[in-house]
Amino acid sequence: MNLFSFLKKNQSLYEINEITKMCNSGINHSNVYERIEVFDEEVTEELSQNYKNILQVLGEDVSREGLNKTPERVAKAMQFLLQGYKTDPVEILRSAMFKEDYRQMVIVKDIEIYSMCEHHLLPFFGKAHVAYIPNGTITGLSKIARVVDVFARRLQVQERLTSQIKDCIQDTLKPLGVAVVIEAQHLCMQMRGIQKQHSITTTSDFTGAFQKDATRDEFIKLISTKFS
Ligand SMILES: Nc1nc2c(ncn2[C@@H]2O[C@H](COP(=O)(O)OP(=O)(O)OP(=O)(O)O)[C@@H](O)[C@H]2O)c(=O)[nH]1
Ligand SMILES: [Zn+2]
Repeated sequence: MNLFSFLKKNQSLYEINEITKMCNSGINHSNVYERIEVFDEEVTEELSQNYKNILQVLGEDVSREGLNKTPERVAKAMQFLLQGYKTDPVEILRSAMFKEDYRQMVIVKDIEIYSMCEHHLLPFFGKAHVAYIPNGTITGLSKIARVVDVFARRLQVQERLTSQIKDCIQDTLKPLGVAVVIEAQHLCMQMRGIQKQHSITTTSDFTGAFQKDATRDEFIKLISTKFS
């Protein structure tokens, strides 16, 4: 099987990772988790031209050594940072759903997030804590973190990011409840504008059982507990 025969336009990094795993299985296990970055040539070219113009308008000499490859680097960086549009998060969850009669809280906490503020195109970053109470079906733990990544790697506001993760898990797994808390620092509030260096924004969204005080309190207590 030739890996590169699969590398079609618009294929997400997630899909390419999966293909890489398939291609390498039984051939060379040391490369199974190799990450391959593939960028759309036309998009890269067009973005590069635009970033070149931006640098020129900002008064930079784009032909100087340090900058001559910068438009292309930024074009690729932006495609990486916004790759979340190309992956279906429902498909990710569905790829690892298992029948299991466990009806207690499952929490994946401290999932690091890097997202982009849709107002200033500056990063916001921090941690997501996600919990659900299965109703006969569980999902692979890594899939929860993958879903977080897919929504984070888009232009976002923190509130929408929080709710999209919650809705996706609720609608796909149909658990007894979902809880999502995100704590993040916004560079648009630190590097510019109001320039507050230490403010953290917390957003939360809950469904089902987590709307009851006792369940929500247990979740908050568990995500606040530090492992030593
Ligand atoms: N609710 C919310 N607001 C955000 C988020 N990220 C950035 N913002 C805010 O978006 C707002 C945009 O406000 P504007 O007044 O249009 O933009 P601005 O003139 O650059 O505002 P300042 O940042 O106050 O200088 C700012 O208050 C930002 O702090 C987010 O994830 N959620
Ligand atoms: Zn912003």
